[in-house]
Amino acid sequence: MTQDELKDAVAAAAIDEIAPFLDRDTVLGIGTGSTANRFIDRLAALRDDFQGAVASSEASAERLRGHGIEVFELNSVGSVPFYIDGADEVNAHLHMIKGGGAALTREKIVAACAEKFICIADASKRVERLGDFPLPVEVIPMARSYVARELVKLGADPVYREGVVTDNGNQIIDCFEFMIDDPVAMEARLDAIVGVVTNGLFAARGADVLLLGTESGVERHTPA
Ligand SMILES: O=C(CO)[C@H](O)[C@H](O)COP(=O)(O)O
Repeated sequence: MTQDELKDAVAAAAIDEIAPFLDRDTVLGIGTGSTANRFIDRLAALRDDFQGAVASSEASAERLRGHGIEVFELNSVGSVPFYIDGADEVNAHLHMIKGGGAALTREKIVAACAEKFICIADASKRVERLGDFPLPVEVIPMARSYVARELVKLGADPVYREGVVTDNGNQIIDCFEFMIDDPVAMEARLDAIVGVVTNGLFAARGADVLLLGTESGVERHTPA
């Protein structure tokens, strides 16, 4: 199977996972990226079965609206039963690296509000140790050089993602050569650097369910 077919398979599995729980009051949290896009496209068929969605990016909001799905401001929503999103890497504890699409801050906010985080990913995203994928860090623009120097002190090789401005008007630094032994501790440590808005480690609040697309079918995992 191709990677796109695996992404399609996990998008379909996520629909099966949430469909029994939808009602006219349900507002879903929706992530960003190519896997999340496949989920959005499948969600269109269920649009009359739930109220709408909160999106983690302008791109996802536009795609949802394109399918006739109402998009709500997070501040106007009481509860978010499910957040469905992809990942760049995920380990056995369902800690993740996210932010390859630069949407990490809004993704982390919507995930924090959700009762259940369902991660949808093809098998290439499953790793033993996080860090082969360069860890994204969203920074306030004037703090970029300072934050980069602090990241070097932590052992990373920080590279400015040129030309990328996040939906929040900030910039992204990607941390190369930065293998992570303790994702929960490192997430907190990076957040403590002045000028960091968010880092792409989703460990303190990891996923609750991983739907992993493999050659032999979609596997359903919970945190080890
Ligand atoms: O965190 C993300 C965007 O900020 C995405 O979930 C992550 O980059 C995975 O993307 P894809 O589904 O395209 O592989």
